Amino acid sequence: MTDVSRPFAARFADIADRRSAFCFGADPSPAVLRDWGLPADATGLADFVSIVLEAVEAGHVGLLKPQVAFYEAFGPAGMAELARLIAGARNRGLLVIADAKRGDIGTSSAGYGAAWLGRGGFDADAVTLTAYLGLGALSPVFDRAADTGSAAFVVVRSSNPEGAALQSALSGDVAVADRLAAEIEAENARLAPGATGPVGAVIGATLGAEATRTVAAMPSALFLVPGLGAQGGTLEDMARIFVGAEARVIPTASRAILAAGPSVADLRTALARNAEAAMRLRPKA
Ligand SMILES: O=c1ccn([C@@H]2O[C@H](COP(=O)(O)O)[C@@H](O)[C@H]2O)c(=O)[nH]1
Repeated sequence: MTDVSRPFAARFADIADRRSAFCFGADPSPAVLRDWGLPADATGLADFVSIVLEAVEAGHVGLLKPQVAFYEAFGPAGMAELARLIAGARNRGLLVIADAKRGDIGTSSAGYGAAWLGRGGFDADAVTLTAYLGLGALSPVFDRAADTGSAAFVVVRSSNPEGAALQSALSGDVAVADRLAAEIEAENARLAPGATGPVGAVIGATLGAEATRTVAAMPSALFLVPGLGAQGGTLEDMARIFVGAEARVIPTASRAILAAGPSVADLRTALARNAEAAMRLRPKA
């Protein structure tokens, strides 16, 4: 079981050095369940979860990121399987990032913090958030993350093509994404002065030079990086975008790994390959 008495950034650095910074995206989409020969219902989802837990048992990867939508789609039974996956992965020493993309006014954000971080809810190590209601409205989740050795990753520049117009639009004289970056820095300075803080950023691996600028504006943040593999992003793209920030990068892929399933041996091979590639990007400890 992972030790939550230390900040998420320290726990991440440990696991990234001991295993890998690579984060396995456990996304049981209807297409994946079909390709794995599993029924598109809660029993198929339960088999998916068991296979994923067996695959990560080998200890190649340090983090797991279930996309909550694919579990929610099966209602209460799906959420029970998500809880089983989170507990099982944490028991095997992985850090779990619940990709839930929550975000609301402050009072409701506090509810999301309690639901996902610390003990008593789904008990993940980190959660993803969107900031359309303003970054300040998410501060109850950031406080909860700081108090529980957890993290919150705010979408700043997403990997999908639809995100760019909104995220690059001007807010005053800066892009919305760059305003978010400045506000994330301010939150980390408040919660963890001089350290890598509990507020991270989601930045896609599919982006161009604008992402490099946004990354450089967040020296206190960890970066969750989707968009590898199925969406076209490569490790070379990552090396370009995250220059100087390599030790704070969490590369993640879902379909590119899950395509190797349902064979546990083949999943482990795919995980080992990606874990090794992520190790090459990470500066030596
Ligand atoms: O900007 C973003 C933010 C989140 N995601 C999520 O990551 C995975 C990507 O799946 P792949 O199969 O590796 O493409 C998925 O859960 C998305 O919801 C993202 O892709 N981009």
